[in-house]
Amino acid sequence: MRLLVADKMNLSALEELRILGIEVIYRPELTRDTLAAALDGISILVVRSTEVTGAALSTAKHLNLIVRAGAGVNTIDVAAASARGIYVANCPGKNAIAVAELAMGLILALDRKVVDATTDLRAGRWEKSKYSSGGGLFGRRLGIAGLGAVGRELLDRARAFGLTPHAWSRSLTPTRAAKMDVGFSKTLEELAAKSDILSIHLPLTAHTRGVVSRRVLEALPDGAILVNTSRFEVLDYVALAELVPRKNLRVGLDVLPGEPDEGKGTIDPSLFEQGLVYGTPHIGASTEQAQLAIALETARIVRSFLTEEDVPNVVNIAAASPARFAVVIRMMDKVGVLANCLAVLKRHNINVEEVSNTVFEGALATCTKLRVSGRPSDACVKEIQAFDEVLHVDVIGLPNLA
Ligand SMILES: NC(=O)c1ccc[n+]([C@@H]2O[C@H](COP(=O)([O-])OP(=O)(O)OC[C@H]3O[C@@H](n4cnc5c(N)ncnc54)[C@H](O)[C@@H]3O)[C@@H](O)[C@H]2O)c1
Ligand SMILES: O=C(O)CC[C@@H](O)C(=O)O
Repeated sequence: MRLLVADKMNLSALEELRILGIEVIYRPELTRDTLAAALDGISILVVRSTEVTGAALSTAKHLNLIVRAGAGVNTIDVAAASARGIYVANCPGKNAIAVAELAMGLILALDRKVVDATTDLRAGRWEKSKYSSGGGLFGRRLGIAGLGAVGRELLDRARAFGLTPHAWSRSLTPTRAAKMDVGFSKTLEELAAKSDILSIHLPLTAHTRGVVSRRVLEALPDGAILVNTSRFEVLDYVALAELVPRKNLRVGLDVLPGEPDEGKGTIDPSLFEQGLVYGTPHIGASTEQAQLAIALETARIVRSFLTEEDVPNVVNIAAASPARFAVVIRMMDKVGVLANCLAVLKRHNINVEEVSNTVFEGALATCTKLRVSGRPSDACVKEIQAFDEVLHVDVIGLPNLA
């Protein structure tokens, strides 16, 4: 079985997969446009930022599993993968500390204008009075948009700096916020209005695209610090470019429109000329520690896929299958018995949605649970029961969880 790593990655943790008969192919130079041609004969694909399009997936006949060696899965056409029965898994939380550290670094750098001061020093200019006006962080209000893995790591670090945290997040309630000792905001606009510093940690989804809108940016106090280390698409960069000088915003960005698909390239620098705007080239996850944690998690996912029933961190399994009934069949552990039962269900036009099979000690008998779409008729059940090797058949109605 062949595993393709289509991004720069720490490979040490993947070495052990060779014991399981996996051939690891390392092609960090692959891009969105060259990936499709490289997928021939590949069963497992590991990517960081390389985009996986529906078009690439349509030619990937052997592909069973895509591992996003990171948090966000927005770079993968998950719907296209689901339509072809391909697992998509990610590594949630494994790079969260690294991103929170960068967010904190950008906040500190913006408050003290560290980048500008360094630029002056590099040019031999000593400008002590120019850089002696940092506001200080202690007691300032920090707004966290998206209180997931990164947001929570930032929260821990923010407390150490004496910041007062507030948050807005999908499943955050006033009770939960109170338990976490975090101020609660009902809307993102409300959070922005009470943020001396606003840090964005939302995933890119249909609901969050453009959510940090002009209105939200307008709601920020003048002179506020805004940090985005999540995805550029969640933030209105056009409005931001206008509002930075007007509201004296101080901005730290790790994610930008037009990020090159490869490790090296060019970008429109105009936003960085609007005022105090600092940036990094999407390196939030790029610490040695985080990349090792990501590689270990990737190896764990692949190992589970190969040797266990459940695959960890899969993001595209149906929350509830269309199954409405379970057919529980105890049978002898012999060749063809299950196939015979399935043939009967097929003849009665019953679609099998999920299957599990348990073998008992001694390997004489098994219990097979088939989750099916329609109720099998009495005639169908009788036919299954009639096989000599079938010990018992039950039909159970399932709760409608859809
Ligand atoms: N710069 C980088 O290198 C880097 C690294 C890791 C993650 N990221 C980005 O940061 C994002 C956040 O990472 P994470 O690990 O904290 O993810 P996460 O899934 O743990 O947290 C996301 C949080 O956002 C909340 N959320 C989701 N949809 C929402 C909505 N519609 N409205 C309000 N809240 C919503 C979730 O409830 C969750 O609390 C990732 O999805 C990824 O895009 C960037
Ligand atoms: O791997 C990277 O360089 C970026 C990963 C990051 O965007 C993520 O979503 O985890």
